Amino acid sequence: MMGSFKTSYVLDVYLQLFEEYQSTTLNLRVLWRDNIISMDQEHMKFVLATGFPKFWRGKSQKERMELFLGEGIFNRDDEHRSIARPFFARERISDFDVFERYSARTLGIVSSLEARNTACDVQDLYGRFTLDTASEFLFGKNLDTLMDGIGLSSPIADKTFLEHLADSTEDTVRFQPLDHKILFRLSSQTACTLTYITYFLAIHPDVAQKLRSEVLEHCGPTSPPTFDHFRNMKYMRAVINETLRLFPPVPLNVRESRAAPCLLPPPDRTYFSDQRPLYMPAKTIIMYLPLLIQRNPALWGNDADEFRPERWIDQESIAKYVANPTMFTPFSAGPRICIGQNYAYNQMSYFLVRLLQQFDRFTLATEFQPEGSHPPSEWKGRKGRQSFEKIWPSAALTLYVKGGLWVKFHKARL
Ligand code: HEM
Repeated sequence: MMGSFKTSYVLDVYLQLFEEYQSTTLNLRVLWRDNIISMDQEHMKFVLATGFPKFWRGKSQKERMELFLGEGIFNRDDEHRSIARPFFARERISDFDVFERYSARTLGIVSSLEARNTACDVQDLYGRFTLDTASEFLFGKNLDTLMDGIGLSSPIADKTFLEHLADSTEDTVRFQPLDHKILFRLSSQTACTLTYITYFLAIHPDVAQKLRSEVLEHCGPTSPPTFDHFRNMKYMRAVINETLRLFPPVPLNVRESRAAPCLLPPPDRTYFSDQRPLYMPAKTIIMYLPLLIQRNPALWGNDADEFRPERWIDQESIAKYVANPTMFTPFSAGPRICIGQNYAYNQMSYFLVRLLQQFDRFTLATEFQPEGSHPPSEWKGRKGRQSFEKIWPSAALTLYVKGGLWVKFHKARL
């Protein structure tokens, strides 16, 4: 399994197992320990929402993540949200000055690369954009990662973004008592989504055109967008949601049952197999997989693997989602649902408006992709998105593109 993970399409190893056993929840029993994996929407809903008190992040997960996430909000089970919540009040997240400043810097870098006809690794660039914005928003201090220009136009960066982050965060810890690790989540997931949106705009120029028309219709060619603009920009929201559906930045997650065993409800109807509830042992890890749930044809239809923003506009498909909201959980669900959701939508929409006011075409520059990061040729003959994916999506804590996403931007001629 470990070997196949290295060469397979993201989470495909698990999908193969679910298909082989025709079951959406399985016990892998790795090394003599119960180890449950699930792509079952009903089971995930139970773990996160309806059966919430029966689960927690758990000891083993906490130990594993302690070095990286520390004692912060992402790694705690107690009620810690109240400290962070005021930071995401509506007035704060609708103050777009910060977004404007860093969008302008980011697009300045893009423009200078475009003038030289050079490609840009947008995964790296957006990581800096979201990190600088977030550090100013939360701590009032900019980490200035956009200014040093590391690794932007060269595939051989002298220092990676994460190394830089590691250098900078020690300082951040000192100057504010608020959970500084929030920065990682806040920036990396928004950056991940913007990266995949740019990927889709590049491979679906018709979507880029349609989105740009909406931007120009509502905001004109130069004016900064407002909160009211976003409310009316239905296609913008559809493009963001469709990207979050196919590439949720948190593609898998883990919970642990508490001291008592419990029953998982009957499985969803993906395989129409056994409809009995399942026994969930005590103190056992369950890994759930939003990426597979959000691409499950039994929930989303036969075009589940296709990027089709219209599914967020068609009344019929919306009705399906409204009746069953946990089929789409990029921000999780239940009491520990993401508190930065609206901030993220605002930041992404803001940036995309500013981007599309200036640029109208995006092309993948796969020749810049480092060796070993092109999608393997054997994916071509397989089922699902891997047969046509142009990049190599990979999952660590969050989803990313192996080797970065190399793109050339093309200025719109007004
Ligand atoms: C597209 C962007 C984002 C996505 C997809 C996302 C997704 C998620 C997910 C899946 C969780 C649940 C994690 C778990 O329970 O283990 C979460 C939690 C959280 N998110 Fe986000 N997030 C995004 C952006 C943000 C931003 C911008 C912020 C802050 C401004 C933020 C702050 C938080 C916090 C504080 C939690 C922890 C809530 C708790 O455990 O009670 N997120 N997010």
